[in-house]
Amino acid sequence: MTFLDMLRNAATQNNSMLCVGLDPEPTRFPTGMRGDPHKIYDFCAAIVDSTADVACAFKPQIAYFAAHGAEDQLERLMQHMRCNAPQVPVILDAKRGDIGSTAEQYAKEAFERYGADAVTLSPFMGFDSIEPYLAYHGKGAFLLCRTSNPGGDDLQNQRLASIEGQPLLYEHVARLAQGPWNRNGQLGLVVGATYPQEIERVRSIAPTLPLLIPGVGAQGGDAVATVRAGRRTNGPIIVNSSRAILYASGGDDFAAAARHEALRTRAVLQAACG
Ligand SMILES: O=C(O)c1cc(=O)[nH]c(=O)n1[C@@H]1O[C@H](COP(=O)(O)O)[C@@H](O)[C@H]1O
Repeated sequence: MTFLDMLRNAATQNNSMLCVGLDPEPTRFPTGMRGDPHKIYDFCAAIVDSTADVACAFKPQIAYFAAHGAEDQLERLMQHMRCNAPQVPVILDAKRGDIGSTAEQYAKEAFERYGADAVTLSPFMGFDSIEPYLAYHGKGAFLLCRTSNPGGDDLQNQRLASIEGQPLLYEHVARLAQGPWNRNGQLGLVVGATYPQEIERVRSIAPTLPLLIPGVGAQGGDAVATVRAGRRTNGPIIVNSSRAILYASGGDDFAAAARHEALRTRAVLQAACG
């Protein structure tokens, strides 16, 4: 099954636009696990089990594993998600971007080593840095377009005077992803919930691409404005929240609290559709 099929099925089955982000930070783990990087798998597996029927996707952020030399725990977590939440696609948040020969290795890492269904990529180095991921037919690739952080302005809002219509850089990325770069229909875009007006602009340029939208929860993005700006009948959105769900409680009830926060966020997103 392709990433898009999985996404559609999970969104329907779990009635959800919510992506649960897996950004495990041991210093924020509950008391019995706190500070112990060997507990990364246990912590994340408990979150997966408590939210598998609430999420339309999971998004592990690779840096939170690699920083602790915990890639083996990420491999185990990927297998755990395959077995315990097989209906929910996994977007590996790796934000890779390198020359083609190196990108081939990164693609192999994401799709063969970890078995991810989709990956996040930086488009900064151009199409040949994206192409190796598209060789994995059916897998998804989300290009950073208008990111949620304040510094996203620095480059993404620059005007490209040499291109007809003088688009902003993020608008040009959206146009490429909706058009010539999307050879096999695998591309999506990352746009931040902290900039709903830009989500709307991206949606007008890329009406059918799936949008991965982080920034609700800990970053304070407006969930309702996000849904209204981004969701279209043939243009799905995947709204990510990580810390607000993972660390909803610092106690032994962390998994139950995460579920509660995931249910609450899912409800807010659903209500915005009305
Ligand atoms: O690609 C991403 O996922 C991403 C893009 C972006 O523009 N902003 C952004 O916050 N992210 C990621 O989304 C997650 C947001 O986490 P919270 O702010 O805790 O919900 C982190 O894993 C970020 O690395």
